[in-house]
Amino acid sequence: MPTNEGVEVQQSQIPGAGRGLFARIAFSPGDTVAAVDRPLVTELETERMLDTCAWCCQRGATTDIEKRMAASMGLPHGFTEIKSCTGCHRVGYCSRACQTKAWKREHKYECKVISAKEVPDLPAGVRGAVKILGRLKADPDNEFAHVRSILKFWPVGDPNGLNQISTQDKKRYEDFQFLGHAAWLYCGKPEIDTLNPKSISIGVVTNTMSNASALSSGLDGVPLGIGFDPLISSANHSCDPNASLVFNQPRHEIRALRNINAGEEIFIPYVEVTNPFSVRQAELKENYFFTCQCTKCKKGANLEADKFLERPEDLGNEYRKKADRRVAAVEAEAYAVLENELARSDEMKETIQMCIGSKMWHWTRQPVPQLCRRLGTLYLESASIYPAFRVGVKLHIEILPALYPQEFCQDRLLNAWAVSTLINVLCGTAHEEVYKELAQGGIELRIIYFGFLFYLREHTPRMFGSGTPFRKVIENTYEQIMAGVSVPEAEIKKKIEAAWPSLEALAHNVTVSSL
Ligand SMILES: C[S@@+](CC[C@H](N)C(=O)[O-])C[C@H]1O[C@@H](n2cnc3c(N)ncnc32)[C@H](O)[C@@H]1O
Repeated sequence: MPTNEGVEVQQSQIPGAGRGLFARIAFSPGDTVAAVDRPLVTELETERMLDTCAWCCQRGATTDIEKRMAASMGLPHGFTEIKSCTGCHRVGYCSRACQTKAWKREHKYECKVISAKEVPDLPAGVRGAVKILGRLKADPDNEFAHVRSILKFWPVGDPNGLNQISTQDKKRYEDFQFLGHAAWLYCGKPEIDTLNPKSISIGVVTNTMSNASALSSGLDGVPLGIGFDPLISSANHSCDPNASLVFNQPRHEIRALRNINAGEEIFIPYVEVTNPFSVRQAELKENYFFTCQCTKCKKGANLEADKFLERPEDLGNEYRKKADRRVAAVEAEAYAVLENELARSDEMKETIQMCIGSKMWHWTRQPVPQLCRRLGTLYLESASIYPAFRVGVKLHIEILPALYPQEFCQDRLLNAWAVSTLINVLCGTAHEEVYKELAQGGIELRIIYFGFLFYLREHTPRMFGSGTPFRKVIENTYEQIMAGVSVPEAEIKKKIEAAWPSLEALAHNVTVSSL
């Protein structure tokens, strides 16, 4: 059980931002600042309810093909079996131990409610509220403290918060009211001494749904659900964060990204912070209903993330207005494609070509990096392994180091892991041609694979810690691979050093036309 003595909740240093999380002691990069074994509210997305453990959030493969594919890549869901609850058949667990813990703490309050055929799949916030109300009814004296800690959060905790939501987004405001009401009805309109369960239900739904963090698996980035915990969620957002939120299925950890002094406020990113000013502000407003007042946003649209290769502001007045409009149009179109879940790889590619081809974007200006990441995933989904590998290498060598200075940043590790699994596939007999062609250019993929594996082994502990699902997969892979290798590690490292410049050359040669 983590003690969390190194942090405390105090008034934030950002005016109007309410409370924030503060360091009581100094932290170094990679240190765990605060952690909870499992957030107070952890809810799976509806699509994940039958293939993911409702307690520890480990995902299992549902089809044999997916199982075999995941197992061949060493991914845990290739080995995880999810068995559904025999009471409701709506949620599942990976083990008896998880099922027992879930039942004791919360599932006993929702099992009957969700088992009824006429009850549709309820949204995550509603399921969370059903369990909270069940717990509250069973043990009001102890559980009210939990409820109070949820209701303290903005927007419900702030006297003007709800007005602000209803003015900004009436539809979302009404949805929260409706869903909170629904949770209360599904629970059978519980009555609890001196408390008002209906308004508690609305408050819980509103606050969890507007403050929760999105949970995804570190190993394959699959969205799993939402998490909300009063301690972890006390950390405010900054577009220049000094810490990062890590989800170690199901543990939540805040880890330092740089040195943090005692007394300093801890800030984590709620959204992608490498986006330009206007995109960050719009995302925070839309999803979290606030105007970001962090130190980076206070400087306005004047930082690296907002700059173009050829700056419209350098043009003469006569051209500037036109250029500004065109840049805005290209940017809007690029983000629209990025956000379109149905976009295909050719659209993704064309959009990157449009940005870079305009000569105003560089590879490290958003949304190009995010488009590259999506393009890599789309290539992988269509089994275009070599193109996915090339994009992954471009990201690893050129793009991500420019965006995230620390080697141990989640995005860099996740991409390195994805590339290493692609190399593994490329080393198989089905890709002999590619293997040979690359070897002729000095890129011996088996050696490069070790480069990625050693990189991951060296840097994961500072972001994911040891003994975590991500770390375990890397350690297991390392042990299996090294068991079959007779060459000393130091010698492999020398070979990696010799092969790396060719990989860097490949990254630089990935141009828009060769994507
Ligand atoms: C998850 S809560 C954090 C805890 C919150 N400060 C509280 O007192 O309950 C998120 C809310 O904190 C405030 N907040 C967080 N980061 C902020 C920032 N960078 N600028 C302004 N307000 C911020 C917003 O009101 C936001 O809705």
